[in-house]
Amino acid sequence: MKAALKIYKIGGGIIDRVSDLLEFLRLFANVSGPKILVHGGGKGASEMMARLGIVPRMLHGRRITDAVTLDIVTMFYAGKTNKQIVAALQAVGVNALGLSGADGNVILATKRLVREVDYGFVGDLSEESINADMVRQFLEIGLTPVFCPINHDGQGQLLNTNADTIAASLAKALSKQYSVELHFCFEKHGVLADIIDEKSVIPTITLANYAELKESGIIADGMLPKLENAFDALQFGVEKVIIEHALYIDGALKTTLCLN
Ligand SMILES: Nc1ncnc2c1ncn2[C@@H]1O[C@H](COP(=O)(O)OP(=O)(O)O)[C@@H](O)[C@H]1O
Ligand SMILES: CC(=O)N[C@@H](CCC(=O)OP(=O)(O)O)C(=O)O
Repeated sequence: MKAALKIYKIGGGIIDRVSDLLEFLRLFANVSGPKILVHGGGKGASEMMARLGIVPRMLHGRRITDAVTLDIVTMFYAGKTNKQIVAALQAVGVNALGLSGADGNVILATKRLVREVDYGFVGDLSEESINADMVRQFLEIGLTPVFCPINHDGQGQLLNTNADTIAASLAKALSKQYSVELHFCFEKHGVLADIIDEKSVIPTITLANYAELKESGIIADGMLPKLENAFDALQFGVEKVIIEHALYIDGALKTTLCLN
């Protein structure tokens, strides 16, 4: 039987508010067994860019990352955010190890190349991108890896990658060795049937429901790539995918995804 592994992803809406972030990290510290944290921080990165007089540009849920933007997001994600999270986890007894994909060559990305747009320094991940053995070794010596959304291409170039994609790719790669639960945690209680009604959480979404929800416009913006990544993970062997509020990870309100 495979050992259990829990992977949690937190987004910019939670990271942005220090009290919320610390509360989530306290809950995460209480999660038993081997675990991994993946963080984004898109909201704070956009705010920092605006303070520096640079207009953030997003397309289909991804940031168009020119050279200046790459400098800013590297400082913000791999520097400030990752190190603050690691230090806060150490303070609550979790021996966290902060990682970008370049550290230990743990995630190797390839520059996103699509015909219609130049995304700049954005990295895509494939099945071969994750060094699952390296991650397993960290887990086996009792470390809790904390991934930021900065990877590398193996030629010295850093690349910015959507954090939901990193979480799903890690979950898929590690599901060969572990029974993986993947938790997408954000500032709502799950996928909502009505975006202005916080209580309208859809308890279960199947692949067929997902197509209908997309068609009807009930899910939009960042929720589209999140669900795409979530179903991709399920199709490639991840046991369970849950979308939930970062401050109520033990609560009853949540969305569980299933293939059928
Ligand atoms: N039906 C829906 N239910 C919940 N959130 C939705 C829905 N449709 C769109 N969204 C939007 O998706 C966002 C979450 O995606 P994203 O911003 O990428 O999250 P994260 O904070 O995890 O990076 C929510 O803040 C919300 O504005
Ligand atoms: C290429 C790309 O879009 N990278 C993301 C990485 C951060 C992220 O995914 O943050 P959230 O999880 O908070 O949205 C970005 O720069 O916004």
